[in-house]
Amino acid sequence: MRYKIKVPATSANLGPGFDSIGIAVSLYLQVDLLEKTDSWQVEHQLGSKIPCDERNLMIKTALNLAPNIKPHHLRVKSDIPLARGLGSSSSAIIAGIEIANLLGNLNLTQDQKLQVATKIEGHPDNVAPAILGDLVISSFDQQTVTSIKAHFPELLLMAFVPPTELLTVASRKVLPSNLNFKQAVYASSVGNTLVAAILTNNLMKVGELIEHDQFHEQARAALVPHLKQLRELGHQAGATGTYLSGAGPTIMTIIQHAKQQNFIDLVNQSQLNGKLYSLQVQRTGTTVSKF
Ligand SMILES: Nc1ncnc2c1ncn2[C@@H]1O[C@H](COP(=O)(O)OP(=O)(O)O)[C@@H](O)[C@H]1O
Ligand SMILES: N[C@@H](CCOP(=O)(O)O)C(=O)O
Repeated sequence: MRYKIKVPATSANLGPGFDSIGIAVSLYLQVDLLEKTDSWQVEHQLGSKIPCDERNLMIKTALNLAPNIKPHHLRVKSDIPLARGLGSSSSAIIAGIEIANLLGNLNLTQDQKLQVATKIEGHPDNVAPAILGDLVISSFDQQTVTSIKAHFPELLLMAFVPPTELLTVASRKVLPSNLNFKQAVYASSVGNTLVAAILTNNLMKVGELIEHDQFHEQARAALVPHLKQLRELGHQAGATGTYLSGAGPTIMTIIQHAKQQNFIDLVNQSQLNGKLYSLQVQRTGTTVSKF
């Protein structure tokens, strides 16, 4: 039996929802689980840095969960840019969990997949929407994750992806180790109010609050100097709001369809070096099908 595993990319944080809020977006990792082989073979075009054998993150994850599964041939296609803040590592971890689930007959529930994926990734804001789809808000106490799926408004997502990688581990190293009580209360209140604005479709407030993160964007500013300029271009184009996608360097601008061309023109006229993707929210999460 052959299986196709399809996992969406994700954009985490949405400004103040650091390590908590994320959305699934319309780029995909697709893995075909093919015939049994003598050793693991991962056929991909993701570059020489991504292993083609059991050192691949997908296989490591699968073997960690189901050590006795037999090697197979995998064919991988992915349009998720690596190490750019669009959840490529989460997509690989989830594909690995699905491989273990299929070959090891684990019968994992969605919640079990979510718990395992969060522990491996370390935070739930990418893995939860990648598994469940759409907008997901989560909390994680380092033991158990609680996730709620909700509806993200019908907006376009313009992802500006710079040509250089920024590994999530490197981008987390610049974060402060402490936040004082007053700052923490304010920072979480911005995130809470953002969620209320999203759920009530109050786009004016969504835009204001998504740009008022107090947790991570300032600390990461030197790593992502293009954030400020893209935010200004977003304002000029009449976009809803702009935030640092995940740990960066991708910058996400959420925008109504009617204003999209204004934004594209402004970015094209700027000196910014990167590729602009026009994405949509992916309403369903990971799928596994036979073929
Ligand atoms: N399809 C894949 N197969 C194997 N490893 C992958 C895959 N996608 C991503 N990775 C691993 O995840 C790393 C990027 O993870 P990370 O720094 O968290 O960035 P991102 O924001 O893309 O998740 C890559 O350098 C690679 O090691
Ligand atoms: N909350 C995390 C999200 C990392 O997302 P990624 O797509 O960059 O892996 C963080 O901001 O570090």
